[in-house]
Amino acid sequence: MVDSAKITAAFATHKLTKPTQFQYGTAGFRMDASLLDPVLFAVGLLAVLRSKWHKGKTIGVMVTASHNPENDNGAKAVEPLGEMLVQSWEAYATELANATSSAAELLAVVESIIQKENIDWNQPARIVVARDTRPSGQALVASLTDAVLATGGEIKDFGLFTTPQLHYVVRCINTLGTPDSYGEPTEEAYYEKLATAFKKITTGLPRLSPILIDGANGIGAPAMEKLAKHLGGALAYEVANGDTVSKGKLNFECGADFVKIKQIAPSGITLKDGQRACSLDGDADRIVFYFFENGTFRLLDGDKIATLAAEFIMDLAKQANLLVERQDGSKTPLNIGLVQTAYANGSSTAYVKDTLQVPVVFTPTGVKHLHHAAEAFDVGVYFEANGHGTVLFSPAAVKAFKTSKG
Ligand SMILES: CC(=O)N[C@H]1[C@@H](OP(=O)(O)O)O[C@H](CO)[C@@H](O)[C@@H]1O
Repeated sequence: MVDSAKITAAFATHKLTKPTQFQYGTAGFRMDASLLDPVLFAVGLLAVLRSKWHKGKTIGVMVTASHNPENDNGAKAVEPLGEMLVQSWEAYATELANATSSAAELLAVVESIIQKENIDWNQPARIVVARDTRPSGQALVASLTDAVLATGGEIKDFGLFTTPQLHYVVRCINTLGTPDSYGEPTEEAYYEKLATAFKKITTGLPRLSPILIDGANGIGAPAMEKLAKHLGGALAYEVANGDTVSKGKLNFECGADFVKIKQIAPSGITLKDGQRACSLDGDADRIVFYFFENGTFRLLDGDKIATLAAEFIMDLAKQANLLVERQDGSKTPLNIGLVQTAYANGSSTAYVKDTLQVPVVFTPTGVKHLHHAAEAFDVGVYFEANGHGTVLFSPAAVKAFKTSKG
């Protein structure tokens, strides 16, 4: 049974004081940080309910407002395998946040979700949380923690993390000790996994001149310095805009969004012709590359990155002549697909479709939409033009890579 008295007591210091309408959107809740204390309490309850729904699997919460100004903050919930919260639960998040003017109202929403989703409250609830470098982050994590502890749930705070790191540890925790184990759920193991893969794919290739990395004065800058220790010199780089302490600097005239929108180099970076640079955003889940060519600014945005990734994988797959085992036991060639949004540059789409002969699928904006569509392929490359994206490999494709010779 829900311990209403305990939740009511914990909620007393987090009640909504200024009437506000909240909405869990594409990237979770996001707004001026001063309004978010009750919302984070609501997110704590949401995460507890979701974890119990998953029979005690660990749910992640990332406290960040990404590329937004420093005064904003936000929260997004992460499913057990590291995906975004399922869409059907976004409405519950909105409902809970909008019920924070009284404990009675909030508890009524909790009860209604328990009923609708047939949740067994006796299941354990396990939550992990992390935040970017915003000054408001710690207090918001405290609000979330109060909610989780009031329900008797467990919470582990990973402190300062990039968004990809939070997704990584959630997946690791939930797959630990299973055949799908993704790795150790620690920050060090994350760097080691990335560094090992990087060293493997760059072995034997010529060393390039240092790349300048614009850390957007956010968490990406210290994370890069930590990753470098594991890379052991495999990447020559220099971090710019790595000031996570001075007030007002986060994402200010720097970062991936600034560079993409303004089509100029960020402040804090002076580039010689031909020198390579890239920009992250406040939670380091976007990247865009750029350089000057005879004085002209050239941007390699998500569309270009996706094209290069699709071409690279297509080449390897052709050389290896890979066959993937299907559910009926038959074996057919690896199918690669690209997922884009309507903001994609049309010539990148045409090149991938016509020249690379890779099918292209379109979805609405938002990582969750692209991610979902990419899962339909053996190898699904997805990128938004603004620099969010990755490459997904299906279990059958991974099996084919592991078992083919050469
Ligand atoms: C995780 C997520 O879905 N992020 C969204 C969100 O980006 P952020 O970098 O998280 O602010 O807003 C973008 C613009 O609408 C959209 O392109 C993107 O997909």
